[in-house]
Amino acid sequence: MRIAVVGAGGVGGYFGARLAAAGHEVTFVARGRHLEAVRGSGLLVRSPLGDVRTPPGSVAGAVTELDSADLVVVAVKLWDTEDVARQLAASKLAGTPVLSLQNGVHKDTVLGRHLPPESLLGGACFISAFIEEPGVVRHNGSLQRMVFGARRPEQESVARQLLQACVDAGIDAELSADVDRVIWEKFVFLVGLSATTTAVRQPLGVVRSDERSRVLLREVMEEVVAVARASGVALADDFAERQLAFCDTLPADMTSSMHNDLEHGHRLELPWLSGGVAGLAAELGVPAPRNRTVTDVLSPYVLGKPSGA
Ligand SMILES: NC(=O)C1=CN([C@@H]2O[C@H](COP(=O)(O)OP(=O)(O)OC[C@H]3O[C@@H](n4cnc5c(N)ncnc54)[C@H](OP(=O)(O)O)[C@@H]3O)[C@@H](O)[C@H]2O)C=CC1
Ligand SMILES: CC(C)(CO)C(=O)C(=O)O
Repeated sequence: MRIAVVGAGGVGGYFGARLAAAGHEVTFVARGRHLEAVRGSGLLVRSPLGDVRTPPGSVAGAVTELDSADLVVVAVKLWDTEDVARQLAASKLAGTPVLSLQNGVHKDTVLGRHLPPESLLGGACFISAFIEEPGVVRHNGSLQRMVFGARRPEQESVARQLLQACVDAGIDAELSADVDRVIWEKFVFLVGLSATTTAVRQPLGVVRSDERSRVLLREVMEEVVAVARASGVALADDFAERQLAFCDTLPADMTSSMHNDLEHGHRLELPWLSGGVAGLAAELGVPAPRNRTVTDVLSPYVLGKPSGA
């Protein structure tokens, strides 16, 4: 399969490198020092499941340098989505099926402002990975899962091809017939995990074992469930409670990519996580005071470490 991966970071770099190692024709689109490093020596993924290095040169500096692909995977941070969508729309890849592995429920709406809706498959991924240094992605733990699916019958063939490619690559992957529900289900957990670990500045083990921060985790997730239901996604009444029970089964040192970003002084995806929940809640007339407060408390960090801090 010929796959263009836009954004060769934690997510795109990890899954792209695994697919390349299985013999698929993966071209990364990267930028800056990471682009130069991957161009010179390939992309190295360091993982407890085995390291892998892609061949040097399998990288472009812009989407417009690519001629064709069977699938485009979008894996940039959410603030870069609109730019990538515009670049894709102006490139020879316009009309190619697109799968965004980004977090949250806003990504496909943003992509759909510039790309044909019939090109947008749906999906979510579950992994902890980040760029350790230019040219190197570090995978933490053993979780490396993708769930994706067609939103229209004409997307089914490329979704099945990707599933086979993932099987070849040893990626834990699943096709879903209701991918928008999968995206919302992940969103409930992700917003709970990212809001609490980032606000408390501690991994899940600390958050879930303190009485007050555990309540915060549950109530943040309950608000996301209420927003999902008001948006027409029928999550069960006890969905947040079950996610809390799921949180109790996870490793104590698990944290969110947003907490990781805060610790490294990076920009945060907050406007599309708790901030996105607060925004949707306001539009839908649903109360979301917990997500609003988390958004306000973390606001000074949204663009990275505050100057003077
Ligand atoms: N990391 C994780 O563990 C997980 C992340 N996610 C989600 O996946 C998405 C991607 O996150 P993550 O992999 O962490 O992001 P990273 O920051 O690790 O990687 C994104 C890469 O894309 C580059 N980039 C951005 N715009 C362009 C462009 N126009 N052309 C070429 N390269 C570009 C960035 O460059 P630069 O650094 O210069 O901006 C960066 O190298 C996010 O929505 C995140 O929430 C989901 C599950 C887990
Ligand atoms: C919840 C998790 C760790 C799962 O992949 C994630 O998506 C993130 O923190 O961005």
